[in-house]
Formats: sequence, C-alpha cells, structure tokens
Amino acid sequence: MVKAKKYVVKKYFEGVPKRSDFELVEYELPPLKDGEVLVKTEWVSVDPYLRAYNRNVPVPYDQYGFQVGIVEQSNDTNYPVGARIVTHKGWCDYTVVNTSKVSTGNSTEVTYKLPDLKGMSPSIGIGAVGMPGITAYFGFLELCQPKIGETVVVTGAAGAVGSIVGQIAKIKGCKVIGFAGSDDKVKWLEKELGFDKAINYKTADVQKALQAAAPNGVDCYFDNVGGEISSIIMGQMNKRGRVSVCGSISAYNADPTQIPKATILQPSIVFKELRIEGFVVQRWLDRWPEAITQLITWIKMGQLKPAEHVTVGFDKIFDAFVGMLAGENTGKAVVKI
Ligand SMILES: NC(=O)C1=CN([C@@H]2O[C@H](COP(=O)(O)OP(=O)(O)OC[C@H]3O[C@@H](n4cnc5c(N)ncnc54)[C@H](OP(=O)(O)O)[C@@H]3O)[C@@H](O)[C@H]2O)C=CC1
Ligand SMILES: CCCCCCC/C=C/C=O
Repeated sequence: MVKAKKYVVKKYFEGVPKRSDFELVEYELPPLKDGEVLVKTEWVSVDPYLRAYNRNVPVPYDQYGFQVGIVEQSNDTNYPVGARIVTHKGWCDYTVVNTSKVSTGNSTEVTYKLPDLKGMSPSIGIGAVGMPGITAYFGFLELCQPKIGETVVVTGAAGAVGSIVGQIAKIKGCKVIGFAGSDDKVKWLEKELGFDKAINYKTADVQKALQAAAPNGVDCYFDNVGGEISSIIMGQMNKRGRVSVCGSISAYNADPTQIPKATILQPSIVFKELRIEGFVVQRWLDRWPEAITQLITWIKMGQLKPAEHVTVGFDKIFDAFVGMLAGENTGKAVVKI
C-alpha cells in the first residue's frame, strides 16, 4: 500500500484564498488495476484558473492542476517505470493514473507523456512548454494574427503566459509593449526578454505611458488581466485591431456580486472595428503537440527564454499559489515536490 497526501478544497474561496479553505488529507492508494500507473509527483503547477474556477465544482474537491511526475509502478507498457508523465491530478504527492482515459475539450483529464525536453528541467513541461506556453502560442497567434511591424501590447507580461506571448511577438517581428507590477519585472522584460518597452502599471499613468510608447496606436492586445487597464489599452487601438481575451486576474479575488466596473468599450469597438475574442486553451487540445514542438524549438534556438519561479516543498504549495496571485512570480510559478 502506498500512502499519499493531497490538498482538498473544503470551503469556497472568499477574496484571497486562505489556508483554512484547504485540508491536507493523508490516505492509502488502492492497488493498481490494468492500464494504471503509480505516479510520484515531481513538479506541481499553481495557476490563476485554480482561483477563477473555484466555484465551478461542488466542495469538497481535490485540488486539480497540472503536474509532472515519474512512474514508479506500471501496469501499462506505454508508460514504463521511470517514464515521466504530465497529468491534471493536481496538488498531491502520489497518484494513480489511468493512462487510457482520452482527453477531450470538455474534460478535466489531461494525460500525456512528458515531451523530450532535450535536457531541460521537467518543470518546463508544465510551464513554457505546457499549458501556459500553449495558451500563449494559440491564444496569441490564432486570435491576434500578428503581422511584421505591428504593435502588440500584453498585460500580465512578466507571468507564465504573458512572458511567452511577448517573446513570440518579438519572434514574429512585432514591436512589444508589456505591463507588469514591479520595477524589477519591467527591467527584466526589457533587458532579459527584449521587450521594446515595459511599464509598471502600479506606478505609471497608464494612458500617458502607452501613448508615449505606442504613438501610432496598438494593433494587437493580449489581455491577461481585464479591468480598467484593458479599457485604456483598447481605447488606443488602431482600426481593425485584434484583442485576445485570455483572462481577467484583476478581478479573480473580487466578490462575484461586486465585480469592479471599467470604462465602456463599445465606442472603440464600433468605430475602430475591433475584433475581440475570448478563448480557453482546451479549444486546441488536438493541436497541443504542434505548439509543444515549436516552443521547444524556439527555446533550443535561443529565441525564447522559459523563466520559472520555483518554490520548494509539498507543504508550500498553498503559499506558492497565493504568492502567484499576489504577483510574487516572475515567469511560471511551479513547486518542486
Ligand atoms: N484562457 C485560457 O485558456 C488561459 C487563461 N489564463 C489566464 O492568463 C492569465 C495569466 O495567467 P498565468 O500566466 O498563468 O499567471 P501569471 O504567471 O501571470 O501570474 C499571475 C500574475 O497576475 C498578476 N496580477 C495579479 N493581480 C493582478 C491585478 N490586480 N492586476 C494585474 N495583474 C495582476 C501578477 O503579476 P504583476 O506583478 O504583474 O501584477 C501575477 O504574477 C490569467 O488571467 C489566467 O487566468 C491562463 C492559462 C490559460
Ligand atoms: C484539463 C483542464 C485544462 C485547464 C485549462 C485551464 C484554462 C485556464 C483558463 C483561465 O485561466
């Protein structure tokens, strides 16, 4: 018998999630059936959608999320002992995985072999080459359809998705402006990632700073945060600009009955003929391998930097989660178990 530990959400979050909303449960895993493997967790991902989707399922629920683990026992020849696997089994130290369960666009089950990362840390498989990188790849390229020389703005620019969006935009020959929440992040975006301009949204006059950075207007906006800053950016878009709405983290901790208001956007949408589209990355689940291959190639060619913010310890997953929501991470927030 293998003893396992997992985080269970026992209470819906109100505002910033609290440790007392979770219970740490220890239990015994059942023996493996045919087609099942025992996976020891190596890396756990903490992501904003774990906050945003909190009320989508009844409590109590096991805290799901992406993770990379190593197969310790196997009843599946496709996943021998020692193979690495990406699953959506979340915040646990051991889990039993039925590898034959097929992932679909509506499912919360995603299981695939960790791709050959060519010597990079397995954690990259849940970051720049995992769901967040894939989100950046399809959400930006498919919805924004960027062209050489266009001006691209990304919010949440120093995070897991935003940092990849900005770098892909540079690869595609665009001028890139990023908004992030600290001077250190701004410096990192400009000096390390090659953004043309980065702006601290907490201290700058966003309207004026963007006018100065993009005097000819904005062609593409990748929106990670929503709220007033997004209204300001959309108000400075060029005719037929494209907006990819990826998330709205500025309001995830808000009371759902008191969602903050932002400036009306319809005049810009109508007169500038903007195209605004939201998406969930599962839309392209059947094409994830295409994104994974391209992202690995860009990293190996030195065109894309896969930054990570690593927290160590199973007991620290909650802290890493609330730290990420508060902006402590630069790059992808992951926990080493
Ligand atoms: N549609 C989809 O399929 C997917 C959507 N997403 C969305 O993408 C967005 C980014 O996710 P991800 O890259 O994983 O997370 P990040 O790595 O960007 O981490 C979250 C970041 O959000 C920023 N933030 C926190 N509060 C605010 C606020 N009030 N206003 C502005 N920024 C804030 C913080 O950075 P800072 O210091 O700059 O404030 C923080 O570091 C989220 O909205 C998420 O829900 C992610 C994956 C898939
Ligand atoms: C198998 C579940 C995949 C979850 C994808 C998360 C999408 C995130 C949306 C908003 O943040």
